[in-house]
Amino acid sequence: MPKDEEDSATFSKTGEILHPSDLLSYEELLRVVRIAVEMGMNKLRLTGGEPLVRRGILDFIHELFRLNGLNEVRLTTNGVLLSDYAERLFSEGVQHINVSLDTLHEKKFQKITGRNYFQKVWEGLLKARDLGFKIKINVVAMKGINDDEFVDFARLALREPFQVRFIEFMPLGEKSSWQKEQFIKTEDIKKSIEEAGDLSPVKNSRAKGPARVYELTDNSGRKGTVGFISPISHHFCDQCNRLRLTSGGQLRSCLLNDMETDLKGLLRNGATDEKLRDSIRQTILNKPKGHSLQEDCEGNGRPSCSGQMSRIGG
Ligand SMILES: Nc1nc2c(ncn2[C@@H]2O[C@H](COP(=O)(O)OP(=O)(O)OP(=O)(O)O)[C@@H](O)[C@H]2O)c(=O)[nH]1
Ligand SMILES: C[S@@+](CC[C@H](N)C(=O)[O-])C[C@H]1O[C@@H](n2cnc3c(N)ncnc32)[C@H](O)[C@@H]1O
Ligand code: SF4
Repeated sequence: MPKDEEDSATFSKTGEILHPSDLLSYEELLRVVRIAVEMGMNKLRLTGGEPLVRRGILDFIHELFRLNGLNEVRLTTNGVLLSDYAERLFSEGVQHINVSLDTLHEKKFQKITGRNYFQKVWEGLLKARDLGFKIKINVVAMKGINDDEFVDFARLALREPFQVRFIEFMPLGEKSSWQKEQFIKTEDIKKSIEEAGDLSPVKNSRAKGPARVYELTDNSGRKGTVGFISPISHHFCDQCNRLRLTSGGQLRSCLLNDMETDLKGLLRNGATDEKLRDSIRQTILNKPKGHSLQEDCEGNGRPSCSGQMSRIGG
């Protein structure tokens, strides 16, 4: 993602950089996760900002896996530190990794992210592949930026055991670089990758996450899988069961709705487990039915939610 949307996670709701003492400690995070697991949550994703830059992340993951009932800890990363962390992540029990990669060109990577780390990300992907991780590559589709690479990304899914997912670019956050002209809907992305092979839908893929997954087969019979995440053209809010906790301790029931519950305040004011449980339950009950992104995009293109992706985690 452009640099302004994918950086350190330590922002407040109003965009100020948070002081380290304003971040939830690992102890506080573990307490919230333990309570959520007791309430029935069984899968957790670490995202950010960049989860691998936080000191002590591996020990934290180790502790997460000790929680009874938490079956899976997954990770979404920019991949820059993946080659350094992959072995330990795998041995701790992480099996699924999503790597954000919007281009396969080194120079364009630098232009988009502001950093010259393409080779490092690639090295991390190969290392993770060799270790046996299940890897998904998140490609945010942006007209004029990476639409010329959709076929190459689809071919990557044929060549490597990576599920490549094309994500519709969402207008999120007041500082977002999103422009209406850059938006491409899933149908158009699908059409443009037909050149790489035939697509056939994988049954019930939406039951496992937001992506509609397809098997891609090229004319020599090679197969791979690609996914499409279409929050704008085919939103999936009716099946959404996610909660998001920011590093500053705010619990959000919806990626695209600015309503938040201040768990940090509760944690630091002596709240009991019961009180925290009630707040989590209430946040879930307040979950909105949907979002207005399509209207926003068809209208003036202004985001309806001011939250930054880098703070909420995608
Ligand atoms: N609007 C919206 N977009 C989402 C939602 N979940 C995921 N996305 C988009 O899809 C991207 C990929 O999501 P990830 O969290 O990496 O992975 P995932 O596919 O949701 O998770 P798994 O199925 O567990 O691998 C996010 O960065 C968002 O852009 C959601 O609930 N609402
Ligand atoms: C915000 S990043 C944070 C995690 C980590 N630093 C990384 O780069 O993967 C998480 C995901 O959000 C997605 N994302 C970011 N901005 C987006 C946008 N405007 N629309 C759709 N997806 C977006 C990216 O694909 C990325 O996989
Ligand atoms: S309810 Fe919110 S978080 Fe869930 S799918 Fe809809 S927009 Fe995404």
